[in-house]
Amino acid sequence: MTSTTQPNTTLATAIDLHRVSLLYPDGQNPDGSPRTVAALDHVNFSAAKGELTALVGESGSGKSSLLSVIGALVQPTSGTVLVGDTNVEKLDDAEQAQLRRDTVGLIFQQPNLLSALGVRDQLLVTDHLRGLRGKELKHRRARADELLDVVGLVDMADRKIQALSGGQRQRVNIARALMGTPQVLLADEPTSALDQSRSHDIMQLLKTLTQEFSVATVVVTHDRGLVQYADQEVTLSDGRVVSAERVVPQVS
Ligand SMILES: Nc1ncnc2c1ncn2[C@@H]1O[C@H](COP(=O)(O)OP(=O)(O)OP(=O)(O)O)[C@@H](O)[C@H]1O
Repeated sequence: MTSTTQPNTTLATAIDLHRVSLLYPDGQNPDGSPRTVAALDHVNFSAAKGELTALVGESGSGKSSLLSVIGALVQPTSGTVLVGDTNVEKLDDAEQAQLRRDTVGLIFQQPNLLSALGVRDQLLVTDHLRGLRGKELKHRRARADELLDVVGLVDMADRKIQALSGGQRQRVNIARALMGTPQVLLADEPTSALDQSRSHDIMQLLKTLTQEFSVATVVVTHDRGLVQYADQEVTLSDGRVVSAERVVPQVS
């Protein structure tokens, strides 16, 4: 069964994919013709601002590929991809890079932080990459501290990264992804390096930030116990969306 996701229609859609396919070369057929593997096969997917989507599925089902397409890291072979108000396929390389910097926040499995920098500077370095310098950059200190406060780390702003736990590093990673005021937050297994309790803390934080900053957040997870933090659950299998369901909030 192929189904489209149904985000809460009272909220603005921030991600909308229509019949997106992504083919990779996969050697040759016996007759010598090129063979391809469909990482994504006519995927329809949408996500609303202020909502968290859990993306689940077996290994190799296409979860990372879907994040890569939404984040304009990879161009789909066919189909349309809208991120914010932007039709990604119409962008040239420079415009795609700008979309990645300004519209999308990326959170990886292992926080890829720069060990030589302190916590606040991890956030400010993203502004440096956006081209901000001097006074402009100084003004952004307040934004960095505001975000560090939101993720509970403002007291550690001057610490070196080595002095932080895995969970704290992931919080820095999340704060950094929000520096550019993104419309979309993409997280590929953000809790895989954390224990159960810290994984739940990080998911709760992502849920809170999703609402507070009104971003459309998509989180890839293998952990079924973390789906409870999502508004919708989308399951991939062999590059296809096989189910897309609203998540019923748990009564506590
Ligand atoms: N760069 C690539 N070149 C060729 N094939 C690829 C490439 N990236 C992914 N694939 C293939 O596309 C399919 C989907 O891969 P993808 O990494 O998106 O799955 P996944 O669900 O994220 O898996 P996992 O949970 O193991 O990370 C797989 O069959 C994979 O082998």
